[in-house]
Amino acid sequence: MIPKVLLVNDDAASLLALESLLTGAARAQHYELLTATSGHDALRMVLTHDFAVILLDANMPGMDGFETAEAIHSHPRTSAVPIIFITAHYGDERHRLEAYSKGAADYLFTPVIPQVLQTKVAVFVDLTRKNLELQAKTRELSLLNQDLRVQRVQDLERINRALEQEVAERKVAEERAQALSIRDPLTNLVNRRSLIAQLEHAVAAADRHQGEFALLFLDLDRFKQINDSLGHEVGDELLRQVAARLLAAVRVSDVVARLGGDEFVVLLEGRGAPANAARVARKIEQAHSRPFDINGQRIATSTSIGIGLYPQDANSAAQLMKNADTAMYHAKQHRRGSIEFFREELNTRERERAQWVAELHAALERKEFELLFQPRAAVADGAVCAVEALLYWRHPRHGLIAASSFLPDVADRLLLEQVCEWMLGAACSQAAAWRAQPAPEVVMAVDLALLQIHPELAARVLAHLRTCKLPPGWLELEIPEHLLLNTRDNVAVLRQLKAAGVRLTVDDFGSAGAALAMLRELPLDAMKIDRAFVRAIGIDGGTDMAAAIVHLGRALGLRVLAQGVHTEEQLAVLQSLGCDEFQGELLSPPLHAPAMLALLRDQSKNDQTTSPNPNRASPSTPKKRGLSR
Ligand SMILES: Nc1nc2c(ncn2[C@@H]2O[C@H](COP(=O)(O)OP(=O)(O)OP(=O)(O)O)[C@@H](O)[C@H]2O)c(=O)[nH]1
Repeated sequence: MIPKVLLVNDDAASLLALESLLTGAARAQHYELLTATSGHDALRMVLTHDFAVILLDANMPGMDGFETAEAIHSHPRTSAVPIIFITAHYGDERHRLEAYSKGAADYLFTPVIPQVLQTKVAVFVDLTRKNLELQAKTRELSLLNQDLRVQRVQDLERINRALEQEVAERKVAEERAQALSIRDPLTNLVNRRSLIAQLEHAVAAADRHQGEFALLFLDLDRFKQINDSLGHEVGDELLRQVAARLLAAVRVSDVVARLGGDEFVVLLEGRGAPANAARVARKIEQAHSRPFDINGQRIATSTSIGIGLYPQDANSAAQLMKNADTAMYHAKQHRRGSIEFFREELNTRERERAQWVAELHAALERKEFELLFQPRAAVADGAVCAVEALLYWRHPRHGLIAASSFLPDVADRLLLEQVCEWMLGAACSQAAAWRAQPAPEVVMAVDLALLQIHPELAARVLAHLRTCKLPPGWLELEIPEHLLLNTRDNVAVLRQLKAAGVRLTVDDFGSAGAALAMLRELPLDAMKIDRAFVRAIGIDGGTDMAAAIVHLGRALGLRVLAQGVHTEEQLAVLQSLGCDEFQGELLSPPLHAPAMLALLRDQSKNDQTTSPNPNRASPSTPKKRGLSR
């Protein structure tokens, strides 16, 4: 903006003279020169222009210079405009004082000295220019400031939004982490970590108030089989339904947790918790007695339960968990689906078991296992027709131990499989060795009690037969009835074995309550009556039971075998019932291989001496019994 200077004079000649004095300077110093010919004219102009200085004639008609100056300075917009009075009244001090009192910046007398006039005007023009520059800079600065403020506000808002989002996300993450840290995602039950915290709290509370509480340790039975045969998703759904039944069986205040896999824990606090424990355990047992319905499939399972009490059974949360787990383990060993309270004696058994397992591993390496053989003979003529291979361990300190004394306690499946593999291989190679000798050929029976029936079983058995060059028809596998209960996947394995010519016998028949329809479906050759029924012959309806089982076997089209035959009376009854073969102390105890071979040869000789009459001696013929080792 160009600074402006106003010349006010009513006398046209004076106005022109002054104007001409300043025109050159105005051009040189870049300011605009405007003129007014009266006070009123001047007042109008100050309202529409900003002047760097006003040169005001003091002596004008109408409104003189002083009145004009007063009016200009009375308006807020122009109150600070510098005014230089120009007058002809030289030396009139009164005028000069009045002029200053009306706000004059200076006072000049006519005739004015051009340089003085130009210099004074130049000072005010310069001042105004500087002011204008300053104002422009101030405006610029304030705009800049405003921009900065806007920018800052926008930045702050953006940062704020980002922060708010982060806080919200963190909150969600924290809530999730919190939920995950205390809940099992599959069942939504309390998880192991949270259970341990609650358990420690329960211990502290019991210690403080001389209170007590109970912990139930649960493990589903044969859950792996359900997973393996029906799939992991069915297994997952079963775990969810088990969780729901557990919650329904306890009070809201009780804690139900899933430790992982198929293990659950129930924590019962409050008065009478120990007494409640057995009641709740039975309730849980009952809750599991109804089959589960998963996608229309009915699945039956049971749970083994161990109970630990605080402070009776332990002095810390960790010890209580361990002891309840030990009790559960023993419940499972005793009978799946049963309940066991912890006793200190169980820990002793646990230590012994761990010791056995360690020693068994070493026994495999040191080749301390042996097979003994127990003959099985036809009930009709006492002729040995099969030999059952029985596993023994020649223990460095305890001597010869039967498998039934050390294997049922072993939970290590891999170890069991290794032992059973050894047994199958040894039995097949012994059978092949006897076939190469001049001795009557007998079937080799191997008890599968310790093996799970798994998809590779057929391939493994057939591989052993091939290695030993033993025809499959000379091998008989005895499969305990309880292993046949879940045969969904196993039927194919059994059919493979049967198709290859291996004989299959259901062992311990009558001990596990297998459904008859299922037995009919399976490719079985024979049924071996559980020794408990043989033992009961002649006692309180025992003979009728044995008769029913023999008839059942017949009805199913199976050969019927009896084991554990100790007396002539038992054998006579079995013969009268039409049982096919028998085994037991009455015939012979288990023998080492050479003694067994001798027995077979002995029988062969007897057969030849009685030849050509093919009829064998009657089972009651004493010479067929009690063959020496
Ligand atoms: N479906 C499912 N299975 C699981 C899960 N976690 C672990 N398992 C399986 O649960 C099974 C646990 O089996 P175990 O308790 O060892 O064996 P079991 O068949 O129940 O045998 P017993 O306890 O001796 O009667 C294993 O096969 C695991 O793979 C899970 O979240 N979902």
